[in-house]
Amino acid sequence: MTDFAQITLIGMGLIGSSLARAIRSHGLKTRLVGCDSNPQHVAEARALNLVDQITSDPIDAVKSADLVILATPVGSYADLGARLCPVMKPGAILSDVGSVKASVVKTLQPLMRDDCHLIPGHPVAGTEQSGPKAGFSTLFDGRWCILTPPENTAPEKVRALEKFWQAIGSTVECMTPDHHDMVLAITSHLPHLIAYNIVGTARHLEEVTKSEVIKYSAGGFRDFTRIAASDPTMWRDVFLNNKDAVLEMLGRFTEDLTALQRSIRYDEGDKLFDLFDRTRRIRKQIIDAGQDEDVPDFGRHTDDIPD
Ligand SMILES: NC(=O)c1ccc[n+]([C@@H]2O[C@H](COP(=O)([O-])OP(=O)(O)OC[C@H]3O[C@@H](n4cnc5c(N)ncnc54)[C@H](O)[C@@H]3O)[C@@H](O)[C@H]2O)c1
Ligand SMILES: O=C(O)C(=O)C[C@]1(C(=O)O)C=C[C@@H](O)C=C1
Repeated sequence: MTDFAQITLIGMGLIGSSLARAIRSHGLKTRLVGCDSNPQHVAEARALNLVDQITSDPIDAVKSADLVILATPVGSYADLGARLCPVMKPGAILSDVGSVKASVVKTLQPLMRDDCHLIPGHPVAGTEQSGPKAGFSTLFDGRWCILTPPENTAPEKVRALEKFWQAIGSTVECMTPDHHDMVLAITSHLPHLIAYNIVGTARHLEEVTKSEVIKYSAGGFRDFTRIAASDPTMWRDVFLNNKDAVLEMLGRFTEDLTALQRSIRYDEGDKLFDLFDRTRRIRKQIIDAGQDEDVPDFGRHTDDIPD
């Protein structure tokens, strides 16, 4: 069930194409329009038959839409907002899936017309892959979708968007954009920064020592290389649009890392053991709570996840 007669997805990459697949696979009755600025992605979305109409013209794509979802890198929002807001249908909702939220409100709110509704969103689900072929229909199953409606947003519009995300398998939570950005800075943005950094450091070591380093990597480092393979444009935009929270978390992280460095230097084995024991228990709690795809009975289907 959905309240939206037409949904338009701007950006048919990993998240946009997964949304299209999820809308179809959950049987939502809506006209689905897709838009992408990359002609190859338009061709792929058409070949995959992901939407009822695919176009490279965002104005044509949104003018009849009841719900517009931006699924492009957040650095593109200022330009898209300036072009789309004037032509949106009265009463329509403008939402998004961007990984940061305060800067999205700051960028889009001033462009909104009084008769349309801005309700930013963020599905906390993804992979390191990009493009229309990378999407899959079960991406949002059992995952959080965080909505950050500005104060005074019409409650029935928030409820309609909540129902949409629930209909494609997500659990919805509302919070302020600042709270979202602080939480995601430590749980998502910093892990990506660390992964980009450690893989870069290993590659540099290989160059300066003129020896093989990465060739001999096993599980731990390889897990970092998966994260460090994530889309460069998307992640550049995330870091530039969540500066304060990321720098705050990086400061805390650096302090804790320095404490660990000290424990190693002064043979403080008990301190090292206590931390590692605590973090092992955190991992167990996450798995027990069913928040991880390693859990077999969590209900996530992996059969349509591409290789
Ligand atoms: N990748 C993840 O794990 C993940 C998870 C949750 C949220 N997000 C957010 O979702 C958004 C999209 O990420 P993705 O992983 O789907 O990226 P992606 O690179 O797979 O897809 C982005 C698509 O947008 C298109 N595009 C770029 N600029 C455009 C423009 N101005 N007009 C029309 N199309 C344009 C690109 O051609 C591409 O097809 C980002 O804002 C990101 O922060 C990503
Ligand atoms: O699983 C991954 O590969 C992801 O990076 C997904 C992930 C995350 O950090 O958890 C990445 C960015 C998002 O905004 C949401 C989800």
